[in-house]
Amino acid sequence: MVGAGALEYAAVTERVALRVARLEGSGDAGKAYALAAKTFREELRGMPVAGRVALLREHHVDEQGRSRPLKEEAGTLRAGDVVGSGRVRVDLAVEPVEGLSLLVKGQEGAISAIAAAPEGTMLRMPDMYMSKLIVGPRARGHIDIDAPAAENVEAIAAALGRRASEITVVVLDRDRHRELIEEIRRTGARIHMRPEGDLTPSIAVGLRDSDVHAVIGIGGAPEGVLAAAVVKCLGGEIQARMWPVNRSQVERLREYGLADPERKLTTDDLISGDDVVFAATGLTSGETLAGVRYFRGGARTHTVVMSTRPRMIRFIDTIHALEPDAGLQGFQR
Ligand SMILES: O=P(O)(O)OC[C@H]1O[C@](O)(COP(=O)(O)O)[C@@H](O)[C@@H]1O
Repeated sequence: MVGAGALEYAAVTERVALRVARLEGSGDAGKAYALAAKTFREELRGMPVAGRVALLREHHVDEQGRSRPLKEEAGTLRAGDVVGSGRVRVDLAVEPVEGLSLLVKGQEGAISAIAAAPEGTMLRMPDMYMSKLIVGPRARGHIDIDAPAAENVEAIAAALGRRASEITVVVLDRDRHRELIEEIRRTGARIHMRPEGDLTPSIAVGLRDSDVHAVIGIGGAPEGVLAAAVVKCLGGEIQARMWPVNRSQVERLREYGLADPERKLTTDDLISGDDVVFAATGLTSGETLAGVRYFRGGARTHTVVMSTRPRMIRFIDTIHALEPDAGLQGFQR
């Protein structure tokens, strides 16, 4: 396993969540991002690895290519940073907060997440857009990002032994997806249009009891690599393609060694090898994870951690006594 027990990564996202979820409804996205990135940095310091931050959700570059950097703060995490106190070299993909605006508006579905894999196995790329097609284990081998979305929806439904009208596809609610949404609608499939976050539904897609069968559309590249980690652990498949919005992004891709921006990226291109850990903790409640619930002197967190070695997925419901008098009247089961 990548240098540390999977549970140690889960403890990191838990501690990030404990601090950052206090900003639910605060309206201050910059502050929430900065606190999450800073807490990740502090918490990763104690990990028994030499972790290189290969991918980091840093700032938004919108569809027009305008960069909206999030609040800069000393001590925050940066792509390329090496963190940890050990020797085993790992690549880290860090999502300080997925769903920043959900968190600061007190809406459902914000998480903090991290993935780890041996150094050199994560495809490094700048924080820009990526087109993605993500399915669970039973639809693996039945998708092709080069084919029209409608064909993929039909193929996914057939692989699940269902009609297209019996599956649900997650698409981010963005103008760039208008045609995609119309095309999926014509198949009869249900569409879950999310205001933010395509990583969270990528976890749901890999779980049998969820009602989400595919994630399709353009979102952040770091979330694509994190989704690849989930896919490696849960089974399933991701196909992707970078989606640069201007020439300078094409140039940046070249600097990262991705000379052909049109290249189709497979799960193994995004993370090569089969040694992966993924952990995420809910900030606000969503379909897979409950959000942080605070009580007098403490809090309760809900985390999912999964790994390939050993192959396991664990949901962790933790009660944290943060002050000496927490739980004096007993803890609730
Ligand atoms: O909001 P955009 O620019 O369409 O980007 C979509 C990407 O942003 C996210 O919704 C995360 O957003 P935040 O970084 O604001 O939390 C990803 O899940 C998604 O891949």
